[in-house]
Amino acid sequence: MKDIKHYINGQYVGSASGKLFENVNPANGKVISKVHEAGKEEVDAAVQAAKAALRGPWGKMTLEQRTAILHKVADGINARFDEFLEAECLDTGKPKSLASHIDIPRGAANFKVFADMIKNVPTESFEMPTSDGTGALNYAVRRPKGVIGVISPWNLPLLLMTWKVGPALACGNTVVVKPSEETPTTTALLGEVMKEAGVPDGVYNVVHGFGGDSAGAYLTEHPLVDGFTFTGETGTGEVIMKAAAKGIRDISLELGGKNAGLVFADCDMDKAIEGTMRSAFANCGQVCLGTERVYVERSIFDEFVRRLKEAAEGLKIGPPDDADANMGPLVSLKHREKVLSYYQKAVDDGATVVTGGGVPEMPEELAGGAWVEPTIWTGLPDDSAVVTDEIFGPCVHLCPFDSEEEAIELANSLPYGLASAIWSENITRAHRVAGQVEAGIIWVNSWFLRDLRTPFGGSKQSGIGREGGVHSLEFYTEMKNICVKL
Ligand SMILES: NC(=O)C1=CN([C@@H]2O[C@H](COP(=O)(O)OP(=O)(O)OC[C@H]3O[C@@H](n4cnc5c(N)ncnc54)[C@H](O)[C@@H]3O)[C@@H](O)[C@H]2O)C=CC1
Ligand SMILES: O=C(O)/C=C/C=C(\O)C(=O)O
Repeated sequence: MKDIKHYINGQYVGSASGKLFENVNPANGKVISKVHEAGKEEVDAAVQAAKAALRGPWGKMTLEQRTAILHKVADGINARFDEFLEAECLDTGKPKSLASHIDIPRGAANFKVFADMIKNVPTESFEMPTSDGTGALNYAVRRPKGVIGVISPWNLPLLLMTWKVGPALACGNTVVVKPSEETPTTTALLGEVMKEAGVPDGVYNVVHGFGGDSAGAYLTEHPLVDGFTFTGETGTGEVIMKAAAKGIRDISLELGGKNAGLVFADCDMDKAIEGTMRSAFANCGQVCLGTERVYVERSIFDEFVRRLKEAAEGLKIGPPDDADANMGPLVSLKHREKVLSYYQKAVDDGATVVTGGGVPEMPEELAGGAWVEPTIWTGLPDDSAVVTDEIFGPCVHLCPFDSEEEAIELANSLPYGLASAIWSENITRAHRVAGQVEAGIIWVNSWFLRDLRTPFGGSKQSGIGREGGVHSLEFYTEMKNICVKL
């Protein structure tokens, strides 16, 4: 069986402790590989390598040389597209039809987009008068922040890791990545692509392991890391923020959500159903931008419930290789326990289960997988944990509303503020509502339509900072103002 090693200073290395953990295929419960768990020693070696690489060839390259290499990284991912696809789908169980359209292409695009952006985004300059009349010129330059600790989740492993590593490297930083323990493979494989593309040793490092008392914590506690970027649960974000406070290190946090969909009676119903289907069930509901609570104007509520039920029941659950499947398993049996506990809680809290609510029957060879049914509820009180907590499963609660004001109030009623989807053909209303919903990302008549130049991140407890476009450059660089007396 394959073992997955750390990638430190351009070499694949095992753990000195010899500690390994199992990487399980969530579609059938079988062990795919054994993964080395990093101790403090490996994390320190990775951080030291990253620090040294800042002063090596990487730090001396011109912008043109560096960005040309990042284009080669993108080309390298595309050249090994099928290998990445296979690895991502084995780790996550997601349909190949999904990963081949989203995860892997975005993995490559994240390098190209930021390589091009860093070359094209200007910095500011100001001329100023001085008392002797000669004046002075201020101009700003960008410099890399240093060593960036990247802690990434399991739901879109390659996409979300490269969303951080792409801009970090484009800006001239070096990175130590700690991928989720659930999905280590594509992050490991990227080391080979980095090498082939000519990325100098020590620029891209990977350490595997868990969060607390393991590689994640060792990385955030390491004093030589200059900044952290993290996507995951709000509670974990708090822990990372505390660790980063020591030494005043910068953070970019993209955290949990409990995003609201708002469906107005003047929507295009076909589009609203199609979009809500995706926002509730895509990637088996494991997308932080997903809408687990959808408020529908009362006059169309019954029709919406009926049509969403029909659509959900038309989903084909199956393993990655099933070309007809549009829903895979959850990432693990442990995560399924969490999701099923909410399915039970919904019933306990008096929900009407419109569809789903359990575990589907699967063929014998898949019976050990983390399968769940896509689930729709109605009738829950606003304070049910099912309506207030991020479940991160293929489920949605539908609730009627009577006025625009009420819809906005419901959308804003939780401490999260990541994303929202508004469905209305009245574009004036859509603008008005979008302006008032407290979230970092609002879609009108769409969902997960991504332009990588736009600010991306959450408000309230859904995060700190924005990445995407120039905002990534802001986080991954230090701006330095140079004032020249003329
Ligand atoms: N994209 C998102 O917004 C994601 C949200 N989640 C939410 O989080 C819940 C729990 O899932 P987890 O995998 O446990 O999420 P998590 O937020 O704990 O894990 C994400 C990453 O953080 C690392 N990590 C955990 N504790 C850490 C620590 N103390 N120091 C440094 N790194 C640490 C993990 O090893 C993993 O790489 C899910 O049920 C879901 O609600 C999970 C994954 C992705
Ligand atoms: O498109 C992106 O950059 C990110 C999409 C999804 C997430 O951030 C997430 O599910 O965590």
